[in-house]
Amino acid sequence: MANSFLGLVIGNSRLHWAWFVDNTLKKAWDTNHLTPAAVAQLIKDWRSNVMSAEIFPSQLAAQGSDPSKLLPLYIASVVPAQTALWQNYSDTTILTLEDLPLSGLYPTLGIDRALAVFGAGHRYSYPVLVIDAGTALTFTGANQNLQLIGGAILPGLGLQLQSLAQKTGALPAIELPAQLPKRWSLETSEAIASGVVYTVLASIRDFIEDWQREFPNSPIAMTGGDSEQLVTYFQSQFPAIAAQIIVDPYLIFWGILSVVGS
Ligand SMILES: Nc1ncnc2c1ncn2[C@@H]1O[C@H](COP(=O)(O)OP(=O)(O)O)[C@@H](O)[C@H]1O
Ligand SMILES: CC(C)(COP(=O)(O)O)[C@@H](O)C(=O)NCCC(=O)O
Ligand SMILES: [K+]
Repeated sequence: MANSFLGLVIGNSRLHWAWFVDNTLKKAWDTNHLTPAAVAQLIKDWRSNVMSAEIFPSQLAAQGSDPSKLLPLYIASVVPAQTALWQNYSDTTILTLEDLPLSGLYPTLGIDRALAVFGAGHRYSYPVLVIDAGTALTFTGANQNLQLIGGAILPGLGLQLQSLAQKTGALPAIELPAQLPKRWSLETSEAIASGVVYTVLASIRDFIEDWQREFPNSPIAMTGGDSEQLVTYFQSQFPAIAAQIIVDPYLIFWGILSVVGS
């Protein structure tokens, strides 16, 4: 059993880090993706027992790692080009679908989805539905036999907004509004917000209702960078659904802990 280790989840927008000590999650934080040069420097520093304060929280940077051994690093990545940068770090383990005790997985399933559904089932209960509102918005469900039932993938909220701005001549890039926008808008920015937000809320509700027809008592867990914002919208639009959603930013880390910890 590794008594202290790092988890690194490489998503399509950013890196999600966690520091585990004695089978608990001590700290979690996010950074941007790193350049090849930055990763090489990080590994070099790490070997001389220096943990860059730019990447690591002060607690960990100040402590450094045990000089006698490097902190093991467990990586779960859905971005192969970023994974490749870490291959020079000797104490790296890349987590794969084979590390998970789930059945019914298909070979190209994202490891982030598999770990999140495993983490959620382990922490809450099976059957379980996970909604990950990240770069992509994904639904991933597993039954009481730890069998993958399946799921769905669509562009995440940020990606929907970006693609409209990038692929049209007249639509501006907008941020998600803090509160539910007006549905019938007389203004472009708000019309975009309305279209994206109300459509995503209706879709999520539909997926949840469909899941609950088969698995009525299943917990519904939501994670990912847009999860809190989405639940805020749900509270205004569909409060009964909002009340059933568990927001947990750490689902993937619970998955890593169940796989790696003892
Ligand atoms: N500081 C941030 N940097 C980037 N995205 C953020 C940030 N805070 C919230 N987000 C939202 O999180 C979404 C990305 O979710 P995240 O779970 O970080 O992605 P991934 O795991 O795919 O890298 C974006 O669509 C964006 O709207
Ligand atoms: C669907 C995803 C792009 C989600 O990535 P994320 O938004 O978390 O960065 C990722 O899980 C992935 O590349 N999956 C492979 C295809 C699949 O899960 O079927
Ligand atoms: K994600």
